[in-house]
Amino acid sequence: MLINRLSKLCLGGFIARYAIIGLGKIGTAIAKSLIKSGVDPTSISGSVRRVESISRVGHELPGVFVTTNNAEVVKGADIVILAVKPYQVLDALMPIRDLLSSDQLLISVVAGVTTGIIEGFVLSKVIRAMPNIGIVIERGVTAVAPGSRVSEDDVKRACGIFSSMGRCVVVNERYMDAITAISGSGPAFMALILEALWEAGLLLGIPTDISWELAVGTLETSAELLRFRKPWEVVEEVTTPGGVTIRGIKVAEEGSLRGLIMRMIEETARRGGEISREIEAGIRSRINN
Ligand SMILES: NC(=O)C1=CN([C@@H]2O[C@H](COP(=O)(O)OP(=O)(O)OC[C@H]3O[C@@H](n4cnc5c(N)ncnc54)[C@H](O)[C@@H]3O)[C@@H](O)[C@H]2O)C=CC1
Ligand SMILES: O=C(O)[C@@H]1CCC=N1
Repeated sequence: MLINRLSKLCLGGFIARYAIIGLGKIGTAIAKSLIKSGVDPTSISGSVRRVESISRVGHELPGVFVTTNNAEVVKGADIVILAVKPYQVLDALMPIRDLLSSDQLLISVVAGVTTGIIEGFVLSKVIRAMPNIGIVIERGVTAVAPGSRVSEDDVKRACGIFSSMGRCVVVNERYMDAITAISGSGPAFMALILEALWEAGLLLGIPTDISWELAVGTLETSAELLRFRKPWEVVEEVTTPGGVTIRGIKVAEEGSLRGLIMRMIEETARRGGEISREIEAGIRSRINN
């Protein structure tokens, strides 16, 4: 098992060196997952924006080289993972654009930033990935979309990395904003729904911890069941004619619950498109100045 995992994370027989630009929430989660999957921490370097963050992040990732110097981080790396906020991409990449070579595979997990934007100012091969925070428990769901310079092997390599943290699917980049909304942002939406379920228990007088246990347990049960059954089959199995569940379903339909969820996803995805346009405008104004 361990050998299997290690081989997934090796590049053609040699151990890959990883650079993570932006050891924030998702960058740190990726570093931790790589280490859990068998990557030697000393083959990972990562950066943070502020000097004050180095010791905190270094403490969380023993053995990983942490710095604020992106040039040092990417030097000698086979795989560079870009994990800064969208509006930080230009500041992070511009100063090191000449250091990123065509041999390096740059995997960006940045929402809304296209491979085309990144390819526009670095020579590296670029893959856009959208993991979710589930990677911290090796149950992440990640979609990867190849840029124009990558080979099939590069895509396999990227998916191999994220498969060691959960599941990975390869997609066309045109779906990435929608995927970001569904699986990237999804854990936050599910958390909101779960919180509401728990609070409904409180409203009806169920003790706090019992309400929480039942709500979380129900989310887990439903997710497991829905892996093998269609949603309408589960609805039918649970809903007794003239019983209690149908009363709740009526309220959900009256409040357009499904329409609301679709609008949530649509709006979230639309923001991805806005971010692409904002970043492109930022690049144009930098080039013009
Ligand atoms: N948090 C999540 O669940 C997910 C986030 N993402 C994407 O990952 C990216 C990062 O998100 P978070 O980790 O949530 O944000 P975060 O704010 O926790 O992390 C960003 C990190 O980048 C560092 N940073 C900023 N500018 C830098 C620079 N010039 N050089 C080096 N480091 C720099 C900051 O110090 C910080 O540690 C975003 O683009 C987001 O769209 C993607 C999937 C899921
Ligand atoms: O909210 C965001 O922009 C990022 C992308 C997916 C999850 N968090």
